Amino acid sequence: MAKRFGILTSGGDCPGLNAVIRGAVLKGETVYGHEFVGFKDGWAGLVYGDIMELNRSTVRGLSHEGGTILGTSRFGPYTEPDGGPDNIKKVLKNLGIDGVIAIGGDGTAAASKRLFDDGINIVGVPKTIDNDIDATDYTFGFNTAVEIATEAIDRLRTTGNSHKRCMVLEVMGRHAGWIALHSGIAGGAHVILIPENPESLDQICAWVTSVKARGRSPMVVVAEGFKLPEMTEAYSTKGLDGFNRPRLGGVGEVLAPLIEERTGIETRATVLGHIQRGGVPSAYDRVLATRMGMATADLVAEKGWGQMVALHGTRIDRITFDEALGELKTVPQDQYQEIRVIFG
Ligand SMILES: Nc1ncnc2c1ncn2[C@@H]1O[C@H](COP(=O)(O)OP(=O)(O)OP(=O)(O)O)[C@@H](O)[C@H]1O
Ligand SMILES: O=P(O)(O)OC[C@H]1O[C@](O)(CO)[C@@H](O)[C@@H]1O
Ligand SMILES: [Mg+2]
Repeated sequence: MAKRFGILTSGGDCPGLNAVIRGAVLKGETVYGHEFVGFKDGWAGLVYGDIMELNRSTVRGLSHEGGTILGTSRFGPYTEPDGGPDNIKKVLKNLGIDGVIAIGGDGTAAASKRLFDDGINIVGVPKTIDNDIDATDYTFGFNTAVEIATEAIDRLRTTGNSHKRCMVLEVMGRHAGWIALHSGIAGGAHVILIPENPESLDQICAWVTSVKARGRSPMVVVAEGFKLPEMTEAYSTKGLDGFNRPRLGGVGEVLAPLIEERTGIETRATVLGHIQRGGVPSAYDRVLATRMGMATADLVAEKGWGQMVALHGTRIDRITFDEALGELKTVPQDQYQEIRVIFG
């Protein structure tokens, strides 16, 4: 009987998830004669056995589609009622599924590792627009998010210039400022503020004022996780997420009136939010995601349980869940200082 594998997407969605699903299914079917199903809505589909068939025809044309056809959630495989390895093993047995492919971020990898340690055949694919998983050089979704944020900077710049205003763009990035750093450099921002490096309001206003003094309209890019030195936590007013972590967002709207009050320069804030996660993946992300999906078909064929695929240089390698769960990949100080010298 053909081997059968189940794919799920968990955590925040990200452009490229569908391309991974397509890559895994096409290679698994074509090269190994494997069958695939999708678990719907993250770990929930696995816990409740809620599946959809995945085959050559259901994944047709998927590589350019944003989001995930499987749905995603922050449902926990352990914390929710009915969860846990014993129940999941029964579900897999009843559905005739030989192994699970979990596509997700660090939280999904942590949950996958626990399930693997509890005897479940599972492999992982790293994803996040934040690009903060250390064990892989890049995660798909990041490049698309940077393209979208860069376009937003380009657009804010023309309206900012026309009104001679200071424009503040807030991008995502909970613990890591990669999206802010890359889009800020690409868009020629005058100030880039990231979670890894607090900057005082005095310093921010000094940069903004010097830009204005030479007749330009200041462009500030700030990551949602940025903190002024006096802030103990990242700005959050939207309650907790499904895993009890504060939902971030809004620090740009806090900064804009402070900058305006301090400098006298009219200032507007834009929070880019989930626009960064929606829509079609860039060509780079489609290629990376497709390659990772295909490499995952090899991984399950070889019973590489407890491992994930990862990009190292141009190669798709394999790493263990433990390696994937090391330190978060934050922006190193030298990379930030490299660009900081030209702020203002
Ligand atoms: N240590 C853990 N043990 C068990 N379950 C976990 C663990 N960490 C996370 N999970 C579960 O996995 C889900 C997905 O993780 P999380 O919400 O952190 O997203 P992610 O996979 O890190 O993706 P992203 O951060 O990019 O949105 C969580 O909502 C939670 O239910
Ligand atoms: O979709 P949600 O639950 O609002 O999550 C937002 C978070 O997810 C991410 O987009 C990816 O981890 C973060 O940048 C952001 O803080
Ligand atoms: Mg995460």
